[in-house]
Amino acid sequence: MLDFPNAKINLGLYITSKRPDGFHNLQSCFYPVKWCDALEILPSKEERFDITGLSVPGKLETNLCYKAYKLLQQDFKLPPVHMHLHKVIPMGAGLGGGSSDAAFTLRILNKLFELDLNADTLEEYARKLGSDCAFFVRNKPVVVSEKGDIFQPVALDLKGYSCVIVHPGIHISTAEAYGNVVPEEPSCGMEILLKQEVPVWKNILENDFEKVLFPKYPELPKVKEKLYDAGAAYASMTGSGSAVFGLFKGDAPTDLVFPNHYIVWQGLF
Ligand SMILES: C[C@@](CO)(OP(=O)(O)O)[C@H](O)COP(=O)(O)OP(=O)(O)OC[C@H]1O[C@@H](n2ccc(N)nc2=O)[C@H](O)[C@@H]1O
Ligand SMILES: Nc1ncnc2c1ncn2[C@@H]1O[C@H](COP(=O)(O)OP(=O)(O)O)[C@@H](O)[C@H]1O
Repeated sequence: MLDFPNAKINLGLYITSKRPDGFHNLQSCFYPVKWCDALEILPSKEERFDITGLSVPGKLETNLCYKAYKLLQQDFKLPPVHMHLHKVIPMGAGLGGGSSDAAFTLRILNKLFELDLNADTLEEYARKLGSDCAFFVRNKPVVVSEKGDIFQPVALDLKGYSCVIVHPGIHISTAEAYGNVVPEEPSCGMEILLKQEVPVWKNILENDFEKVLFPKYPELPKVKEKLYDAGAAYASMTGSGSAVFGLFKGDAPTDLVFPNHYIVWQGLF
């Protein structure tokens, strides 16, 4: 069975407090984008795992697809599988690609082996694999809170906008990014901010990680500025970076030029 795990962007990201477990509470909106990996899982005589495309760091045992398979295997009698992941979404970019691969592995195994798990149960399994993973089970725009794993559906539709995502190839550790932010309660709830027209977001919707990462990596604010110069209605870093996205009304500009080593994706919502 073949499917296409997609990326997400964060529309606003507020780190509100530090939790007793060392993690942080946050508020953000996760919005799916159509930048995708490809993941095929087939029943097989023996376990086999192939990765093509971008090289994913770490041993097989650390790969989130493998971990998701092993997690379900604890509770269900799953036969060996042949997994083939074609990696396209840049890693350590704030795009949630690894989390999406994990959630799609659960979704595919559920269908392939007729496990009959509903979305709530799949989300429970996904939460065990990473804070972002559960989002990709339903894969619909949500306002997230707490550790980033409590979701409230949000009536937000970016149809008619296109998205340009620029990954400057800087790898930022999520733990390090969190470690440098001073948490603060935002003065306004996410739902109210998101109700405003997209061009208004420029003045009201922030990603707290920008405050600590932009001074350290000056290429990042330059990308954001370039997207605004090209006519973006809204631009921001996504998650803990380092990818930066711009939302454009209608088609994205065709004349955007970035250094050769940057990875650039664009598509409609
Ligand atoms: C920042 C966000 C926001 O969308 O996304 P990404 O930039 O990764 O896409 C997420 O909170 C990232 O979630 P995720 O990538 O799943 O992080 P995890 O693997 O669970 O945690 C990595 C490390 O980040 C820190 N961490 C993570 C989540 C959280 N709510 N508080 C934290 O302090 C912890 O130090 C943890 O050890
Ligand atoms: N299938 C996978 N795809 C991508 N990264 C994976 C995968 N499995 C494990 N990882 C690890 O997870 C890390 C974070 O990946 P990812 O979720 O794509 O980025 P981000 O947290 O920035 O959104 C990678 O650097 C990699 O070490």
